[in-house]
Amino acid sequence: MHPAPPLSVQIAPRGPLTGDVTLPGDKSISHRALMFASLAVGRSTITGLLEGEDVLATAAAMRAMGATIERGDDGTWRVDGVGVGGLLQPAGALDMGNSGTSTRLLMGLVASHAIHATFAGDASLSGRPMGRVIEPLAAMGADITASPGGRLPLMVRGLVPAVPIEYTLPVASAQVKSAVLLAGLNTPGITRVIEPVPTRDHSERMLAGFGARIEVEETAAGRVIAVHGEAELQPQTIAVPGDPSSAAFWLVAASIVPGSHVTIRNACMNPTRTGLIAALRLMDADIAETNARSVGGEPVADLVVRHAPLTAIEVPPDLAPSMIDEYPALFVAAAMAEGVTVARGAHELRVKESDRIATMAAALSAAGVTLTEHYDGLSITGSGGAPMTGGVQIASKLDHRIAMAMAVAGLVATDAIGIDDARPVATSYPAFFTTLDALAPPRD
Ligand SMILES: O=C(O)C1=C[C@@H](OP(=O)(O)O)[C@@H](O)[C@H](O)C1
Ligand SMILES: C=C(OP(=O)(O)O)C(=O)O
Repeated sequence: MHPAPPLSVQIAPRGPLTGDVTLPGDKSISHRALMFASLAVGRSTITGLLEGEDVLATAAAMRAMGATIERGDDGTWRVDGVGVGGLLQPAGALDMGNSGTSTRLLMGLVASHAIHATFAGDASLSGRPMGRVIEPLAAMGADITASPGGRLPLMVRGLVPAVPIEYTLPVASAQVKSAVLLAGLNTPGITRVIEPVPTRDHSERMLAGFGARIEVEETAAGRVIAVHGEAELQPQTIAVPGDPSSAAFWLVAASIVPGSHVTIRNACMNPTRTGLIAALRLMDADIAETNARSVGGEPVADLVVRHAPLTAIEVPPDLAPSMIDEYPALFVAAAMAEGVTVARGAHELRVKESDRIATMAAALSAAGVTLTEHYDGLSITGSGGAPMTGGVQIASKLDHRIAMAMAVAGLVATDAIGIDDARPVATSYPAFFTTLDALAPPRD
């Protein structure tokens, strides 16, 4: 266990970053491992689970709905599932904390079970749109009463049997896709989701691994994913690979701090997650992949990153779904590159833990960066390696990725950058500050 990230932090310039990083488990895969193991009949074991607050919220919710979930002293998690259709009525409201993934995927599960559940969360999560899952789940028969604007707190009353649907995603969202597929697990017949733009496919991969009948077909309309309902999931032994969204901070930090040379172990290299690596390489970053292998049905590699002068690019908008959580880190890289980086086509950033376009625009502007805010992204004039302005305080807005991205910015500022609230870092990367200190000890 790591010390809880502090309320406010000051990150002063330091470096270079050197050494090895062991990544925390992938957050998306960790949520799904707990959920699917809870729906299997029998005992699954999970190693490498991310023990961050978001994933612990999923574990608590699955326990509240009948699964037995325990962590062994060796860090192995054991899950005794209740079977598809076997979720029990939770006694109280489900506290989703800061986690959009927990909320949207679990709404899908509840929607096709004979239970009802109230979902509540923190101020950030309570501001995020849930209409995108309410609409398809209501079409499957769930009765959902939400707060104004389709927000939390909300109540889902499931229907048994639910009605299978064929649903074309109106937004590129793996959470919406997964919510419908998970509802489909306990729905008679075949539930189909059509995604015009591919998003992370961990649900599809892992459901197939658990023995669900799931078919994926590439068509002119996009990827069609069909799940056969009334599924029986077999317990599994799962090794969760490292989180590429957490690797993002070290990829950027090592690229921009002169003299850095970092090896990042065990990064999930699923092609639906590697957009940041592609974008950084277009910017002339020095990132090598070694030891490519497969872990838990996912491609994995070690990444070796060395400092390199970065060049501005127009970020290809079609990379957006495969790097959606990495934009805050990318914006910091862009601020240190030579020239104007244009990152558009990422309007989804406005509905994450914070409005990540506005929050990063405010934070980088405070650090002296010249930029233009667009409705769907930022244009950032890079310094060509000259330091950002330190001695400033930025607001993280309950958003872990803002706090971590601006901590990286502090490494290359004239003086410390202060972050008003770093506690949200515990949602996805509890060891972030410990790892930063190990890679680049603070100067006295
Ligand atoms: O399915 C998932 O695990 C996730 C999907 C993405 O959200 P959207 O589906 O809202 O794009 C991503 O931003 C989130 O961190 C995790
Ligand atoms: C958007 C994120 O997570 P979630 O939607 O699960 O809150 C994230 O981790 O950047």
